[in-house]
Amino acid sequence: MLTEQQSTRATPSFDVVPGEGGREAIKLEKAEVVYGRGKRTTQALAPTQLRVEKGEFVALVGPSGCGKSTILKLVSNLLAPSSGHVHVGGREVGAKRVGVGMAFQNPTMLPWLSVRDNVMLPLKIVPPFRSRFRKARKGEFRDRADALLEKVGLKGFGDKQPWQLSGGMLQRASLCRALIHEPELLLLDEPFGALDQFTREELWGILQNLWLESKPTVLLVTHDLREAAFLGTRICVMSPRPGKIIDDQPVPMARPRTISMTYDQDFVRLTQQLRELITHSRPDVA
Ligand SMILES: Nc1ncnc2c1ncn2[C@@H]1O[C@H](COP(=O)(O)OP(=O)(O)OP(=O)(O)O)[C@@H](O)[C@H]1O
Repeated sequence: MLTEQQSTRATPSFDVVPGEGGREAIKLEKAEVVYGRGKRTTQALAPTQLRVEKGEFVALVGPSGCGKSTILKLVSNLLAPSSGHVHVGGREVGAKRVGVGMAFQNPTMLPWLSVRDNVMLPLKIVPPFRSRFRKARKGEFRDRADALLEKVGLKGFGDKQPWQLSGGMLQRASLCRALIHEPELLLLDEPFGALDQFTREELWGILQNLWLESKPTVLLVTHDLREAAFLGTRICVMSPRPGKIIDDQPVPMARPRTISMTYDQDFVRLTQQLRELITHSRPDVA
């Protein structure tokens, strides 16, 4: 749902043109991850290089088990690299306060809270919102939550309980929860993986709009190559485990992108090329 590397966002900078000398948001420097100890070890990530500028939307794709989620764990400081370095916001991860929002395939909500209170949860936890929350600023935060819920098509659903919402509606609420504290960094791990195609495509559009509004830095893990190309400013392709980034390319399509654009020749060519890269990097496929 949310992690906070020490506390609040530093002064955000959303005015950076991706890839044009903006300030660094994420850097992996020969970051390697080996799970387990002794003889029972799994090298999940080979020494990996990655640099993401502030305001970029990077989609991470690759075969199952190649270490995509492991990269998100490194960046969110849930996991330390076995060797190498991970920098977030220009400093070693954890050394600087960076606001982070997260959403996963399973949008877990606290069942005893209303949808609105679930969305507002980060504001209760994350400084500086936490102290303002206590100082009777709840009304202001309620308005903020309701405005976000409206943007994702959930106007009027704030008072419902999570069990009264469909899977797609819960994922919309989960996006609101990830963004309510205006994080600098948004980490998304297959957020639409469990949804039907129509709902998924609708949510791509919603996420694109939310990103265009404030341009947080986004790292999206997905198996869906159309999703990667629709949303990403850049796509990084990983090799099979132990994974590392074997291809890194910008997505040149204009914004706002539409679903019909995903059937254009250039777009189809891009997704086919990604598919081939992933397929041919698999040792078990000829
Ligand atoms: N806590 C852990 N202990 C041991 N091995 C782990 C642990 N977490 C992940 N792994 C292994 O590390 C490898 C990479 O896992 P990771 O979840 O990062 O892959 P992924 O690319 O996100 O996979 P998928 O696309 O299937 O979700 C996998 O082989 C996985 O089994």
